[in-house]
Amino acid sequence: MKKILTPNQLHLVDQQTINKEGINSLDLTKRASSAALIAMLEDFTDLLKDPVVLVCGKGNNGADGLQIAKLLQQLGAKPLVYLLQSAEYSPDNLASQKSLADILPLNLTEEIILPEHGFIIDCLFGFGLKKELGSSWKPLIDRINSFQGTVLSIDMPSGLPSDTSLSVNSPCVHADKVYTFELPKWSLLMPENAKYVPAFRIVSIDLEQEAIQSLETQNYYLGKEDGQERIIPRSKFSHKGTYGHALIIGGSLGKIGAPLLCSKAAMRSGCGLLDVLVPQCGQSIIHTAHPEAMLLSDSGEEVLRDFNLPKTYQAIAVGIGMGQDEETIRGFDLFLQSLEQNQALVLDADALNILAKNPTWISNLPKETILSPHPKELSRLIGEWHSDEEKLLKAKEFAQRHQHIVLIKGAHTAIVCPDGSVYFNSTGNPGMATAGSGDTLTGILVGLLAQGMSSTDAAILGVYIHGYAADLAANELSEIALIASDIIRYLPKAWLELQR
Ligand SMILES: NC(=O)C1=CN([C@@H]2O[C@H](COP(=O)(O)OP(=O)(O)OC[C@H]3O[C@@H](n4cnc5c(N)ncnc54)[C@H](O)[C@@H]3O)[C@@H](O)[C@H]2O)[C@@H](O)CC1
Ligand SMILES: [K+]
Repeated sequence: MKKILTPNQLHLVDQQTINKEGINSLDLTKRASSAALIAMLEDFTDLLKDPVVLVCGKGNNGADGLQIAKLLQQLGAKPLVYLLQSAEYSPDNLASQKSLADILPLNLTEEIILPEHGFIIDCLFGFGLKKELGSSWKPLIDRINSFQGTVLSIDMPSGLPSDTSLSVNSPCVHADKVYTFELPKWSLLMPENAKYVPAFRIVSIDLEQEAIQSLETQNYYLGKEDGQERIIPRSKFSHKGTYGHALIIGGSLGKIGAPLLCSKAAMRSGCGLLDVLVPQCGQSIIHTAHPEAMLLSDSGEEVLRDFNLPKTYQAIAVGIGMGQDEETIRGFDLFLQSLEQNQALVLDADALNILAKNPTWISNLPKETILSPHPKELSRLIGEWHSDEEKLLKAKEFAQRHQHIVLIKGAHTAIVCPDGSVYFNSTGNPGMATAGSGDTLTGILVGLLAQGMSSTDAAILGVYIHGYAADLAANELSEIALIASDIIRYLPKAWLELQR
C-alpha cells in the first residue's frame, strides 16, 4: 500500500532522495518531468501533434513545466510556454528558465492566448500551495477552465491544496487528468474534488522508499499487492468446514433479492458453508436461485421476527433488505444482545438504520464489527457533514469511540479503522452505482470473515476485490450496463487475476 503524506513530509522525502542519491534538486525535477511526459504521451498520443500550452508557476511545479516544455521541443513539438512573473523563483525554476528560449510572461492581469484545441499542461502549483488561491487568480484559472481542449495537471490541479478541503468558490484548475508524483495525495481521493480531478495517474519517480517508510501517517492507498497478500490459500487436505460457516440475515417481502445477491457473493468469496435467514416469503426464492445456500426458518411471513440461531457461526451479516418492521426491530435487538463479544459481524442497510434510531444498542456490537453504510445510512449514524474532510473526521471519531470499522463507500471507498487508520481503495468504477452493489460487498465481507480473517483484512481485501470484479465486468460489459449480478459473475475472474 502507498502512504498518503502531508506536503511537509513530501518535501522531506524529496530532500532525502536528493541526499541519499547524491544528486541535486534539478536532477530530480528533470527525472520527474520526463516521467510525467512519458505517462502523458502514453495516454495522449496527440500531445506531439496538437498545440500545447504550458502554464508555469514560480516554484518547482513550474520548473517541472519548463523541463517538460524543453523535452517536448526536443521531440519536435512547439509548445507555448507561459511563466508567471515573479521576484522569487525557486532555484530549480531559475535554472530551468535558462535552458529554454521564448518564454512568454504570465501576469494575472493579462489574458493568456489559447489555441482552439489541443492541450494545456498546468504547472502553476503542486503540493507547495500553502493556502487557497485568492480572487486575483480567478481570471487566469477561469481562462484555463474555459479551454475547449484537454487540461493535464502536473502533480496537483493548481489551486487544490494536497491535504485539506477546498472552499467552494476558491479558484482551482479543472483538470481532465492529473499526473501526480510517486504517492497519491489526500485531496485527489475526495469525492468533492471530482470536478478538479476526474482521473489521476501516479507517476513513479523512484523516491527514496526508506524515507517514505520512516514517515508516520494514518492514511493509506490500497494497491493490488494489498489484496494479494490477504488471499487465503486453499490447502490440499481441507474440507468445507475449513473455510467457515457464514450466516446472512435479511430480506422482507419485495426485497429478497438483497440477501440472494449477498449469499451468492459470500460463496463466491470462498466460505465453506452458508446459511440464510429470510422471512417465509423468501425461502423458496433463495432455495431455487441459490441451491448452495441452506435456509433457516423464521416464523415471520413477510418480515423477519425470530432471529432464532440454532448454532454458532464464524461470521454473520445482517440487515440487507430487512426493513424496519416493529417485529423485526424487536428481534434484531434480542439478536444483538445474544452475540458473543468475539462474533465476526457485518452490519448493512436496515441494521444500520435501526442502530441509528437506537444508538445505545451500538454498545452490544462485538468489537471490530464492520459497518457498511451507504451515504444516507452513514449520515444517520455519524451526523451530517459539510465537507469530505468533516465526514472522514466524524467517521474516524465514531470508529475509534466504538472500536468498529466504518466503510465510507463510493469512488475510493475509505475503510476507517478503530485505530484511526484509513485505507482508500483504488479499484471500482461508476458502474457500481447500481442497485444491489452494496449487498454483494456485504456478501464478500461475510464470506471472508467466515474464513477467519480479521475485520480489517476482510475489509481491505473485500473492498478491493469488489471493485476489481466490477472493473473487469465494466471492461467487458460497460459501466452503463453493469448490474450487481455482474459483479458476482466476475468475482471468479477477479480472484484468478489476484492470485496470479
Ligand atoms: N526536487 C523536488 O523537490 C521535486 C519537486 N517536484 C515538483 O515540485 C512541486 C513542489 O514544488 P514547490 O515546493 O516549489 O511548490 P509549488 O511549485 O507547488 O508552489 C510553491 C510556490 O508557490 C507559492 N505559493 C504557495 N501558495 C500560494 C498561494 N496561495 N498564492 C500564491 N503563491 C503561493 C510559494 O510561495 C512558492 O513560491 C511538486 O508539486 C512537484 O510538481 C517534482 O519535480 C519532484 C521533485
Ligand atoms: K499543477
